[in-house]
Amino acid sequence: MIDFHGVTKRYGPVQALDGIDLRIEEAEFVALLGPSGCGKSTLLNLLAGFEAPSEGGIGFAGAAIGRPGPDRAVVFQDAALLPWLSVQDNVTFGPRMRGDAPAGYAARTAELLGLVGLQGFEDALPSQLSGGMRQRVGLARALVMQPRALLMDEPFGALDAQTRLAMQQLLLDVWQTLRTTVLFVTHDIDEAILLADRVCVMTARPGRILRDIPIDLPRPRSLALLTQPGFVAYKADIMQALHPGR
Ligand SMILES: Nc1ncnc2c1ncn2[C@@H]1O[C@H](COP(=O)(O)OP(=O)(O)OP(=O)(O)O)[C@@H](O)[C@H]1O
Repeated sequence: MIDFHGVTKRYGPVQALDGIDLRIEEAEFVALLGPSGCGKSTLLNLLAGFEAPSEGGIGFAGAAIGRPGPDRAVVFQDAALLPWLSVQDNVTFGPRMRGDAPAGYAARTAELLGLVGLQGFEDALPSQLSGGMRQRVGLARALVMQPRALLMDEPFGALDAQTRLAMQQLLLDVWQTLRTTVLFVTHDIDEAILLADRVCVMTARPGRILRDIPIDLPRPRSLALLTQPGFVAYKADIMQALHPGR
């Protein structure tokens, strides 16, 4: 589904990525973990089509990545909702701009708003919502486009610890239902292990894939996993990879 081959990215003298080879299968959930500035967002932005690699290429569903497209929806740390539009209108903004007939997205919108726990908040404005609720609108807005892949760049990074846990559980539940292919950027080890089928650990800049670790923990998953021995063993392994000798 996703195929990075020999991808290098330079910004002038700054080399962000170095020789990235990464394949992601359809319906796989892959977390990208690494130190600040190692090129995680750059890698995601290349897949989104916001930028082009300096060397190498990226395949998506059998074709080379060109410009951004609705097949790859992006969720950022800031939900960036349109403040004058209701929850419902924010979520349906994409289909409406594309010229879809309401009959084509009405049922899907209602289902997604239910899935992210926003039933009853359809008419609320973003200013009336908590940070977690705004991110849930952002998630529904991305999913309503029925993307083939969901690209998430530290989507819960600005939330308080309790809300973050609640959002992780919500994403686990949503993913269990929809099984969309996900590339999830984070620097939170727990979050990566809890959510992903594979955790790709990157080196410091220029970013390379240091380890590609399959997370063989059963699904459906819940926050209870965070304290289980199997989970803690993965955490120890990843901490060692990120901070050798410490
Ligand atoms: N548009 C740009 N122009 C110049 N340099 C850039 C640009 N985008 C990223 N960089 C540089 O490339 C490197 C990788 O940045 P990137 O944001 O991808 O890292 P990251 O791993 O996502 O970091 P963080 O975890 O702090 O968000 C950094 O040194 C950054 O300063």
